Amino acid sequence: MYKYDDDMTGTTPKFTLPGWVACAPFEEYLGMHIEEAADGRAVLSMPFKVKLAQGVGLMHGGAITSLADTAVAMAIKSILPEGSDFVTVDLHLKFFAAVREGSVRAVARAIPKDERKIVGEAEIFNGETKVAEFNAFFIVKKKAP
Ligand SMILES: CC(C)(COP(=O)(O)OP(=O)(O)OC[C@H]1O[C@@H](n2cnc3c(N)ncnc32)[C@H](O)[C@@H]1OP(=O)(O)O)[C@@H](O)C(=O)NCCC(=O)NCCSC(=O)Cc1ccccc1
Repeated sequence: MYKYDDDMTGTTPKFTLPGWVACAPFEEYLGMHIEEAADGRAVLSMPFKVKLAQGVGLMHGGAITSLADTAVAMAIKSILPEGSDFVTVDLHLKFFAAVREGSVRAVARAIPKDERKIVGEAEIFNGETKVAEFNAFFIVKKKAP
């Protein structure tokens, strides 16, 4: 469990990930769970709790987007060397159905384009219902000289 309210001012993280393929503080706070991450594919789940609700009681679109982005990030981690530094630079998500209950599940895959560019795709399900489709572009940061 992270100390969520500790101040993050500065350039050095005030926390340590428990492993290379592990949830970061924000991801853990949202309640994400990594079910699998291997060979460029990852499956993550996130139960609907009150903290994920928007104003009329649906699961917040930002929470769903975060799950999809994180699922792709875990798929990428499964194919990059431990300690690689990469970031999302572009993302797009289509919502097909509202989430009112249950748990959402993102099924993601990473498609490397070259040594610094990776395309990510994810489908998000609530039970058997596909609620969203996500695609994104990731860049592996240059190593400091
Ligand atoms: C480092 C870099 C991505 C690139 O800078 P530099 O190294 O100086 O390199 P340069 O600018 O030369 O670009 C290289 C190549 O990339 C291309 N390209 C660049 N941008 C775009 C674009 N938008 N769209 C398309 N392409 C783009 C650019 O055209 C160039 O292509 P070229 O080689 O000419 O064919 C910088 O823009 C940055 O930090 N952005 C903020 C990212 C950030 O904070 N994200 C949020 C936090 S991450 C998160 O939350 C998720 C997560 C969770 C867990 C784990 C992981 C992830």
